[in-house]
Amino acid sequence: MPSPLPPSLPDQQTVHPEFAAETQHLDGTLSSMLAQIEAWEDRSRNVGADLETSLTLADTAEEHAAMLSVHLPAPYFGSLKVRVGGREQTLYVGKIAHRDLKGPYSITSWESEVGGLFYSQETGWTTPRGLKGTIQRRRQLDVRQKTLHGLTDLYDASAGGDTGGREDVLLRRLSEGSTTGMRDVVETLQPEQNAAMRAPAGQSVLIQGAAGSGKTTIGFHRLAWMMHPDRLHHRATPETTLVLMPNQVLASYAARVLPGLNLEGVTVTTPERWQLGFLGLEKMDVTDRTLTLLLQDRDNGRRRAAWRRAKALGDVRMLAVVRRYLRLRLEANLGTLAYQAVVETGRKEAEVQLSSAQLHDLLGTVLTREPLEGYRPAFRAALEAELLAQANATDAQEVSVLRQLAPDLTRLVGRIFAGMLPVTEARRLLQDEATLRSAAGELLDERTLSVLLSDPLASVAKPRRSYADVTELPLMLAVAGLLDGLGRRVGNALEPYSHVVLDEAQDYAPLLYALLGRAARPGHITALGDLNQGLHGYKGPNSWADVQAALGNAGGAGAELLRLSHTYRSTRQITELSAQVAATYNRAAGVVGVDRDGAAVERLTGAPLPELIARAVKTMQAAGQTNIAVVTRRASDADALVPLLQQHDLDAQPILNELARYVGGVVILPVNLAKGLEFDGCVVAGADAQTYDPATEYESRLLYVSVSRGLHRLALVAEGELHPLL
Ligand SMILES: Nc1ncnc2c1ncn2[C@@H]1O[C@H](COP(=O)(O)OP(=O)(O)OP(=O)(O)O)[C@@H](O)[C@H]1O
Repeated sequence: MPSPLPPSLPDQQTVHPEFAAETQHLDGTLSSMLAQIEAWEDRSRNVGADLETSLTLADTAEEHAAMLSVHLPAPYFGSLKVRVGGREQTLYVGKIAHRDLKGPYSITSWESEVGGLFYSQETGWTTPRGLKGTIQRRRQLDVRQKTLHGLTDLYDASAGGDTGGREDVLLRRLSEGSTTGMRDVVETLQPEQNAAMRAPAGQSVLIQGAAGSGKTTIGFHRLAWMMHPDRLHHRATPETTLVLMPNQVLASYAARVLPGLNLEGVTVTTPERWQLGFLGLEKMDVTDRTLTLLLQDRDNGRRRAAWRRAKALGDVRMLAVVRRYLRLRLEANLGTLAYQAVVETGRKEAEVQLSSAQLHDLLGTVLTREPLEGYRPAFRAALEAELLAQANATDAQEVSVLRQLAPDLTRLVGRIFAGMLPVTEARRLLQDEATLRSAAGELLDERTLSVLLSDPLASVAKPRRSYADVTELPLMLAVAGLLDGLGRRVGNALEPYSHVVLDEAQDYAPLLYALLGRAARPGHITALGDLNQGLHGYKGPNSWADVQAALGNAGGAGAELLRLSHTYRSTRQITELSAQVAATYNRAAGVVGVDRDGAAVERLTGAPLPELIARAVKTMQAAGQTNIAVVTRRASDADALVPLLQQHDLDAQPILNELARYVGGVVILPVNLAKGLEFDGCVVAGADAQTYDPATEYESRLLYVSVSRGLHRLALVAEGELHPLL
């Protein structure tokens, strides 16, 4: 629910001299849009040459009409006064384009090249026809329910340039209450976010930004931008794009932004689910035994060993190791096999054959070529081409010859690739020392080899059912990808994703990056993350340079690293406290917060925890906050607190696992599930040294996530003394 404008802002309706003219323009635009919608809805106008064409035309027109109708309440949010080729004109910028054929009421969409000028700090540009344009004025228009509520000039060349209005508009937007889903920020995108979002299409980007800098938001906006026709051959489509987010709670929270950005149809899921789905292992349990050990084992030696092994498994060099391993396996399977057949071409019979040496040559050529479609289909294609050549088959005879060869070829390929399943191959590679050593050769140093051969997780229980651990999934994916290719399944075929967005990109193994690079069109990865917020460093890269190298390794053009330096989520009071926590482990934390004033951070101690939490929540509710989270260290803490809070007349909805959905109101959840979510108010339950061990960097990172979830209010609650960092 939007809160009232800060009192310091003038009542713009009476102040701005162009308010009446803008109101009139809005009315004109609405009439023009309505006329267009009616025309589209009128079936009698959408007549094609035959019935089928007419129906298709009418359906498409209805779709257009429906899409435009959605934007009637707020057709645009800004305008640009520009001068091009000596002519001055005003362009209105909105979430959807509208063409007014008869008058001046057209709207430019924000994703278009020209629409981008609304956000940037440029004062001029060159049109596609080579004309020089200059920006005279940028104006924000607050349109809601078909009514103009205010206007703010952001830039006015005739009044000396920047007016400071952009910050006013942003502050008003940021002081609004939170919602139960991620929101789009199309209207208030800031220049540095705009620049990151519009990094050239076809260029993979890594976007580093602090908590609340709008990374997740920008990821989805870049995706929407990628869908615009101005992106030409780089244009993406919703059905062919993939967004990976760290957990399912956040994935469904974020997915609520899709309709507003016209992105319905995009797949939003977690990396684990996507990998399991691709590998056809949906039924398997997924474990993260490294994390279990890191959280439970107090022995630093074992923790270090577990960390190192997980890192080694996700090292991009493992791609080369798997490659060599598969080569050895395939060559051994081929052994002394040879091939011989007689085929009919026209009325003649032709004998075709491949000696063992020839087969080895053919296989070797395929493996060296590194085909993106995978060894298996590429080898089969190479066999077919060779045999067709031997049979001297004409183009017309090809189909018939291939049909005759098919059963034999299937058998031959089957024998060479016999039983090579991703799970078994990945495990076979790791479990046998001689196998690993022969595959690794000089690719891995002795230390990495012994780390891989060790078993620091022996003490961590394994599930009874068959399972895959998150640290071995990329290795399994590598086997699958090298053998049969990677990408989006379309029937029996694989197509590259038109664009892939990775959120919380600091938690993806470099090996996984290299594989995702192969699953997407070249240059079509957008990764957003914060190395300082990494909770899963054992899975992630050491630096963005590692990721750039991994994406380059995939044969792609690497990736450009961009930075977001501002944070938007929280009030000054919350941002300052979060920065204080982050500074203990992150020396480069020079983050600039938007200076939004809010309530002081509340500190409650000296009574039983449930009582203090209930008190904190009620204070927030009394101050008008609706969406409030009680964040605990563990899921079990949250679970135990639910009935105790009820005794204090507080009904907090628990979110204890990834199956739960955030629907607003008062919730209680562990910090790992709160990551990426945000609330009007946040109560950190157990904000003390017993809960977040000050001696462990990992715990400080968790504490940082907890204290940085609130937009407007933060309460720190502990029975005894508060954590020293707070
Ligand atoms: N330009 C903007 N205008 C208005 N609100 C913005 C803008 N940029 C970001 N925000 C708001 O700031 C908050 C943080 O954004 P977002 O969740 O995308 O950040 P993040 O960098 O992914 O954070 P985290 O690292 O904590 O996951 C959101 O409420 C978002 O709507």
